[in-house]
Amino acid sequence: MTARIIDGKAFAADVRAQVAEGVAQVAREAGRKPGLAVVLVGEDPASAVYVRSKGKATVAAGMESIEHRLPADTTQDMLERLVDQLNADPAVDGILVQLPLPGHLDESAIITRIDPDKDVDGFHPVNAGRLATGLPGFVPCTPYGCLLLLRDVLGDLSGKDAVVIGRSNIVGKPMAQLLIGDSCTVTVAHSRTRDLPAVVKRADIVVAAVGRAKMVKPDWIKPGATLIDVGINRTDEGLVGDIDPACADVAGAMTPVPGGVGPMTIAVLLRNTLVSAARREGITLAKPI
Ligand SMILES: Nc1nc2c(c(=O)[nH]1)N[C@@H](CN(C=O)c1ccc(C(=O)N[C@@H](CCC(=O)O)C(=O)O)cc1)CN2
Repeated sequence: MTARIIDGKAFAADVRAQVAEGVAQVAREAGRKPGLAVVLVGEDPASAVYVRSKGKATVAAGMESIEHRLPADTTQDMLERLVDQLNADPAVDGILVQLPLPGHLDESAIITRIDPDKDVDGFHPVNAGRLATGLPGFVPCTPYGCLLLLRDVLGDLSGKDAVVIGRSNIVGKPMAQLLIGDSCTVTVAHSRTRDLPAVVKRADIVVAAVGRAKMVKPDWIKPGATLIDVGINRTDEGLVGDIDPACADVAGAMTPVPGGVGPMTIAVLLRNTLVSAARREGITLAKPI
């Protein structure tokens, strides 16, 4: 079997076009554009690229982009004061602090400082709790992007066996919650999991988010399974995912790296910002995304 390669770039472009339609509706009805504030601390090159892409995509969708670039020696107090200011700003519908933060800053305290109703990253513990209990809230962008791709490829996910490899707060745990929400039978595997190949072999759906280049091997894969690769590993061979591309010989469908899950992250961020603006203005979107 040769897997269908899932074109995340094209799917993300479609989501962004739908967001632009929603943004136009909000602008018409509220008389203002939705606003996304992005905060970058320090000079991490990859983070700078992601923040630039977010700014461009925000403007392309018709929204207001507010960027704050702070030096690497920014203190906890300075950053918290900026978050407070953005929380209070009526023109700001979404706040995102680009991660990772420099080591001297307390990431968890900063995330918790963001107003949960402007937390378009979905990282605030209140939004994690809302997701876990099935209440409306913001869902982290990368896992929600994975879910949209899975629904597009497989349709109804109910009853599927899903294995999520990785238990981070940002990807693994919310991914598991989303799959449970779509009635999958979910296993979360991690560094202490015994016989990982055998666990993966049972799965109809595999989501790999561990940050280890090409860790998932073809002989681990159930024939026809759908594979979602969240890994972005910079190696001598270039950018590679957590799933060995040779798995395409066994899988039914899989995401490439690059061009799979990555582009969905920014598309869902725009979607979350639109949803926030619509909620804050009491607008029902004509076409919910
Ligand atoms: N506050 C946040 N910080 C970080 C997040 C996040 O969702 N919120 N996620 C990642 C970085 N990230 C967005 O911020 C991101 C990562 C990757 C991509 C992407 O499109 N990747 C491309 C490859 C691009 C490359 O060459 O590096 C792909 O996979 O095709 C977009 C956004 C960590 N921080």
